[in-house]
Amino acid sequence: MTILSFENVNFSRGKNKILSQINWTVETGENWAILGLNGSGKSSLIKLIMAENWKTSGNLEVLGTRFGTDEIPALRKKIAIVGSFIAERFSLQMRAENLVYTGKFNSSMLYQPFSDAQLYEARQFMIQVGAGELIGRIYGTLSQGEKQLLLIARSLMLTPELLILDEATNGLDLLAKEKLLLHLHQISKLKQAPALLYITHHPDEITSDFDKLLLLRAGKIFQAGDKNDLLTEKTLTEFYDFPIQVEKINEKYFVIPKQ
Ligand SMILES: Nc1ncnc2c1ncn2[C@@H]1O[C@H](COP(=O)(O)OP(=O)(O)OP(=O)(O)O)[C@@H](O)[C@H]1O
Repeated sequence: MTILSFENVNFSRGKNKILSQINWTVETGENWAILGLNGSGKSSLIKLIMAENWKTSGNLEVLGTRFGTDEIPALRKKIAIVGSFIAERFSLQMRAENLVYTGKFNSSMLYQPFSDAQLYEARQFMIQVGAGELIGRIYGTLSQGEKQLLLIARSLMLTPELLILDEATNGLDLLAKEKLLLHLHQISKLKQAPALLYITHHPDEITSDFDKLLLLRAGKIFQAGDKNDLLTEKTLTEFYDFPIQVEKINEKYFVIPKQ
């Protein structure tokens, strides 16, 4: 099945052309990482997928839903996202496990009454991602890294078909970051594993679970394809328009700007 299909997609705001001529396909079984400098259009791309933004022209299909024809709320229920874009939507007064439980409905609030027993699953996921100590805590009092952990637990509540991680390791310490990457590895091995989209500024986080890479520059696809073909000094030097050194250590790529 095709997870994402972008055909000549453009997205503008006023006179500002934010994404131009995006042609990109994600098939089942592929996990993609996305690299791009600040302002290159990564979040805008994600918002198109989530139907938060509306393409200006072109054809976009997400999980079989063609935009403009099919039901958007049903589509959103199949997509989980971890990132600041969603983190800002929750009430700061919300209890940690209640926030995780909202993942079941993929909304930022709980509209229906629920019992304490129903929060059991939410608490289990918190424990699973190493956030057990946060049970009972109030969202607004948590550190940035703790908030990210809650969002990761939340994304597991609903079995998504597409899991988007938008700079998900922001604010996580060294060990918490490794733990998150390990979780992703476990998720990628599930029988009903969602397709993963991993947006990052740090190539060393693009683990062996990600075989594909999209390089986005100034709203355009610079290159898209097999990660191992693109994470080279030649391609990255052209991409960043700056001399780049690439070191591969234990299957991790370290990208270092040359002085
Ligand atoms: N609603 C909007 N109106 C006008 N310009 C916008 C709007 N949303 C985004 N932009 C512009 O589009 C460009 C791409 O923004 P976007 O947030 O998608 O980049 P990004 O790659 O996610 O950046 P970062 O790495 O800094 O998060 C930026 O120049 C931004 O200022």
